[in-house]
Amino acid sequence: MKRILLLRGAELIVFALLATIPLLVVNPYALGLLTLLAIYGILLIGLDVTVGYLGQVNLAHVAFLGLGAYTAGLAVTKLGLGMAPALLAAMAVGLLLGGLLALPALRLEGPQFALATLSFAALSTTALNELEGLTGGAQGLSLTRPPIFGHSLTPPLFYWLCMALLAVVWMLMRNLLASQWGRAFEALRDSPIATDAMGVGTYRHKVAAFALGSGLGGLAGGLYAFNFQYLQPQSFVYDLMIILLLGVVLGGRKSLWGAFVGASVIVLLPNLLSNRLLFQVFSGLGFAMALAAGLRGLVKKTTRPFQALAPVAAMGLLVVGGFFVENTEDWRKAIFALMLFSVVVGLPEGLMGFLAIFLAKLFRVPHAPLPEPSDIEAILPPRASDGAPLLVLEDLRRHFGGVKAVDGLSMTIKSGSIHGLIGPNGSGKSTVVNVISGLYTPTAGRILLRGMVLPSGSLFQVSKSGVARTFQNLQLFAELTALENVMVALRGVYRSPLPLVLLGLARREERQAQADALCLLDRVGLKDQALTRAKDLTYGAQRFLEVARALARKPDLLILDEPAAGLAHPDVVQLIEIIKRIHRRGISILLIEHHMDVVSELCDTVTVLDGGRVIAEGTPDEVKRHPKVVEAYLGQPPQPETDTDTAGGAEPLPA
Ligand SMILES: Nc1ncnc2c1ncn2[C@@H]1O[C@H](COP(=O)(O)OP(=O)(O)OP(=O)(O)O)[C@@H](O)[C@H]1O
Repeated sequence: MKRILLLRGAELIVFALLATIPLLVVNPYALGLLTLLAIYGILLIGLDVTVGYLGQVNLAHVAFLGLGAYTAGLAVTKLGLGMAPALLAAMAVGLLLGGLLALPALRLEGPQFALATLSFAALSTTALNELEGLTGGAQGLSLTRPPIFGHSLTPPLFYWLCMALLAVVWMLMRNLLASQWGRAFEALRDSPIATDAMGVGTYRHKVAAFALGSGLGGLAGGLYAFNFQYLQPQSFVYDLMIILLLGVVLGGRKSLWGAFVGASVIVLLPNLLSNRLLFQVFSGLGFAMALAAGLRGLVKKTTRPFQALAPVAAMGLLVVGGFFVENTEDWRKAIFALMLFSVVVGLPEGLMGFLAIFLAKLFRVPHAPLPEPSDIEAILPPRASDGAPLLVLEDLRRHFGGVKAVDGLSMTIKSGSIHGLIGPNGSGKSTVVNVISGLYTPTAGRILLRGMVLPSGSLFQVSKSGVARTFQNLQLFAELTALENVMVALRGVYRSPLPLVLLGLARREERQAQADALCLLDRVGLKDQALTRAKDLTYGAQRFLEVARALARKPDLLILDEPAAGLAHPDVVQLIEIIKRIHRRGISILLIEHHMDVVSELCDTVTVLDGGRVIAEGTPDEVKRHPKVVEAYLGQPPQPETDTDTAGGAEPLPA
């Protein structure tokens, strides 16, 4: 509570101070800078959605600023619209074009995505230049700020309008990003596969995030047009894009305050470059900061030498350059590049990320208290297990070119059972799991869940049908806390429509989600680490967290893909206890496992695969003695005197 009050208090004070500025400051230049701060604030909050939350290098944002600016400009000059509809049109164009660009572009990853957005930015500048009849091309487009309710907007009034819009965007985005939407954006940055497997539509959320960010870019563009009242296509090119990226990264990603700080830096940059003394002071300060942070990191052994020294070298270059370069403005691109490099390497959390940690320590700000965990009876009411067929695989095949990873597999998992799936390395177990869970499309065959054909080739659809899974190679949402990892996957809790979420009226269901997630964390022994980021948990705890997250889907069938892989003995013992607990709730489990002691202790039935086919099925004791199983594991037919423990085969059949 204290933390929230502090944050809300800080926001209130800053916006109240900003609102009083026109009453105190009469200098039009300073007011102009502050107006730009509000506009860039909105712009960077939008950019942060894709760069910070989605983790994508988005180079198209500058284009949305330009398109929004021209939309508003043309709406006023050609259509005679007022300011409010012109701003709405600018935002709508950003939303629409952002959504359209996202549809193909977000199927791409990493550099391909960056190139797609770069192409879009180049295309829109060319279009603005070449559509001379409409935009005035390189000659530019002049406009006058239309009045609102008959009042012409003086600079202070326009400033207040921009600040008011920044405050509204701030509040709405704060609510949205703290909700399931924000968690979903972050989850799909860390693991798109797991996001889909947890029933959160990856594609839908990516498109929504991109459209939303672009819509804010469009709105900022509209304000930009009314601020400068003159537009030229060359204002919206790569130079500005680099500065915007610098603003987001320097301010701090995934932070509204970061966007605000970044916007302040962007606004001050021209002054910084045109005033040599200011530049020298600023680069000197940057150098001192980089040196102090680097030395501290090296002494405390929290940073690698390159991470500590590279920013010092880059900032040192800026300091030296400040003395020798004739005109710093001629060197602006190089200066931005050096600054961006220093921040990316030396201060990956940005100024606000760094400050937030520092302030939290200084003021000992406690985290908002968590609710009491929900009752497990309410989240996972015990289910009757009637032993009827739950999941049926019929002649399932999955071929990769000539490799028949799964080759005519038929098996039945009964409701309420723990069904083991074992086999030597490369026998097709993971492929079976990936086909059932929708990661792979089967080459042939059918999968039935409770008699209904299970959707194929879609992790998202399969998850919605009641099948949840963990991953052999962990797929956690590394940057999210343990609690948030489970909250992302929770089924049946988030019902509020988007407008309520934006207005902050969905807090009750957030608390409910926290309570439910805590209960599930408690089931796997992680309640006390609820607020630890997944990447900071021990390996064993990470494996248990994946189980809790899959449980949050409240599945009919839980697929555990080698959950004991890499675990120490005490963790294996704990894992067995966790699986038994889950089973007692009546949840059916498909367990893929190499540890035969785990399989023996837990499974009712075991299917053994080799070469993508079933070679044996029965109780753990039966399959262990089965000649074909012994042969598959040992690589030779069983000899009466042979000890089936470890002797030179493909893989031991563990005790
Ligand atoms: N994406 C893929 N492309 C090509 N071949 C694949 C692919 N995935 C699996 N295979 C091949 O299919 C066969 C079965 O692999 P799979 O990973 O399913 O076996 P596994 O029983 O899970 O093995 P392990 O116990 O080592 O995880 C192997 O020959 C493997 O090389």
